[in-house]
This record gives sequence, C-alpha cells and structure tokens, in this order.
Amino acid sequence: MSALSGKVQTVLGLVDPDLLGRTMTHEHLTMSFEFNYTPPAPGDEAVAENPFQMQHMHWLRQNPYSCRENLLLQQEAKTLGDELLAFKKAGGGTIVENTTTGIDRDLPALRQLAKDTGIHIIAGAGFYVDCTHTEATRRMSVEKLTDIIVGEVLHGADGTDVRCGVIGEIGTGWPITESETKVLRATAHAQAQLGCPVIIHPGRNPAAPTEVVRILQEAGGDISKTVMSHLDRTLFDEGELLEFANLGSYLEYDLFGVEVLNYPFNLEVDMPSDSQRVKALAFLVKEGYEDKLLMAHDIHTKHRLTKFGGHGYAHILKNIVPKMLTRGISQHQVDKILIDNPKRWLTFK
Ligand SMILES: CCC(=O)NCCS(=O)(=O)O
Repeated sequence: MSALSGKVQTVLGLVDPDLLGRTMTHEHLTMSFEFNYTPPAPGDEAVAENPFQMQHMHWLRQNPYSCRENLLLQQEAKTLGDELLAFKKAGGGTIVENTTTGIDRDLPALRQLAKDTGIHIIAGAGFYVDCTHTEATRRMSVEKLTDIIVGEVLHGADGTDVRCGVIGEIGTGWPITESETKVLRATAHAQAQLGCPVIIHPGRNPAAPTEVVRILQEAGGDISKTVMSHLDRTLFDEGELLEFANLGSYLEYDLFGVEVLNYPFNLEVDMPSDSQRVKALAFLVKEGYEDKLLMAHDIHTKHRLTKFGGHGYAHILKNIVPKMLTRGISQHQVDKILIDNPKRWLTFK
C-alpha cells in the first residue's frame, strides 16, 4: 500500500475523497488549442479577426475553432477565479483539469486557482494527441514514457512540485499512431504501479474507444479505473454503446454546452444537443450503468466562459441537472453521477 492509497491527489496535496463534492471530471482551466485552428469560410475572415462582440456571438458559437484568439484559453488564467467561484456558488466542489503535455499545461496557475477559490483541482499527467508530441517524445521507449508519467504523479510535473492526480487526458486519434500506442502502453504500466485513475481522449471514430481499451488491457491497465471521454461525439448507435459499456470503463458525456451544426473535426458527425446528451444518459441509467456515468463540459475555448457570454463551469449544475430530473433520472442517480462515481474513480487503490 502506498501513501496515496485511499486518497485523492489535488494540486494542493492529498485529500480525503469524501471532501470532493460535486465533480466535473473533464475540464480545462488553462490550455492552448491553437494546433486545431481551422480557417474561416471565405467572407468570414473579418468576423474571425474580431469575434468577441455581441453581433458575432452566434458565428463564434458555430465556428469556435476558426478564430485563433478563441483557442488561447491560457490567456484567461488570471481571471478564471471568478468562473470557478460561480461553479462553487452553484454547488460545485472539484474540477479534474485534463490538460496534458502538448497543450500548454500550467500547473502553477492551477495551484493558484485552487488556493484562491477553495475548489479542489486535480491535474493530469501524460501526453495529448500525436500531432502535439515532440520528436523527442516520439523517440522515447515505453519504459521512458512510463518513468515520466510516474514521476509526474509522485514528484511533480513540468519542473514544479505540483503532482498530478490522474493520468490523462491521454490523447489518441484515429487510426491510433505508433507514438500514441506507446503512450497508451506507458499509461497502463504507470497505472499498474500507482493504482491511479486514467482518462482517455479517443479518436473520432466509433471503433476508437474499444481499440484504446484493447491496447490498455493488453498492457496491464485497469479498465475499471479508466474513463472514456467524449462519448457524445463518438458513439451514437445504442447497440454499439452498450457493447462498449460492457467493457467496464467509466462512460463520460463531457461536451455539455456545445451545440454546433457542423463539427469541423469530423463532418460526418452530427454533434448532439444537450437534450440528446441527457437522453443518452437516461438510456444508460435505464440499462443499469448509473455507477459508470460521468459528466463535464470540457471547456477548452474562451467563448464558453461566462466572461465571453458562454455557459461557464456551472451549466451542468444549474441547467442540466434540473432537466435530468424531468427525464427519468432520480436525484439519487444524479448524486451518483456527480459525486459518488467521480470519488470512486479518483481514489488511488
Ligand atoms: C483539449 C480539449 C479536447 O480535446 N476536447 C475535445 C474536443 S472534441 O474532440 O470532442 O471535439
């Protein structure tokens, strides 16, 4: 048994799992998504240059990745305390901050935000998707990658003494690349050593979540302590969803607040609305998966902050939970999804 066993590791140190309260298991407070910039449609360039005005808000919500400035969430780190205090006022207790190496993780900023607001913040270890890997990362062996990830949890990351409390979000695309496969194997090895929670960003293909689970399992990972993120844009067929759910990971619906007509990273996908996300959760509850469900907003751009007219980190607590209660999900089941399941997942074995 390690010193971490039975505890949750926040950026301010170890805490008793009972202290977490309502938890968003997939958010970003400071990061860069610039590598995903998608040029605006011809004629929209001027709007994209000057997006944060009332008359441009609809365009920005529909085209969030076509404005460079919108992708620089890290510029807001100093003012993010107010957003977190709104989350706290709505009854929130904990944020899992999934920013990993490749998208500008800022651990000192996370520690400061936790101190300023009293919100428990849990930082993520490991690496994002292949196109953010450096050449040095690509050349590393699985053993070296494992050492880095274990070190980020046990000693601190990015040259700081801030320790990560989860591995992930570990980024994978579709098809999964060689470098991503090595990182997945390292993740499984580190998890086997540490007994820690893992969270995965799957590629945008219905086959991706199952393939990730296969790789993790083969390398000795603990699927019962692993979260599959972004199911709302990945698995639509109910049969396929149940087949995946049967593999035993946590099932995360984490794009609450995103309502877009065209999803630029996969134009085949019809991004669901929040009502459809609630429907999917109600379906999984009815099928007996209430102990596996998790929810979040995955805020990763500026326009989703309340400061820019967005829904902020309190949207689920203020707007989605009341809707869930009208759609066959009980308060007891809501509490499982927002409190008990995150607590169980985040507690080191
Ligand atoms: C870093 C944030 C992130 O990866 N979000 C996922 C966006 S999407 O793949 O679901 O569009």
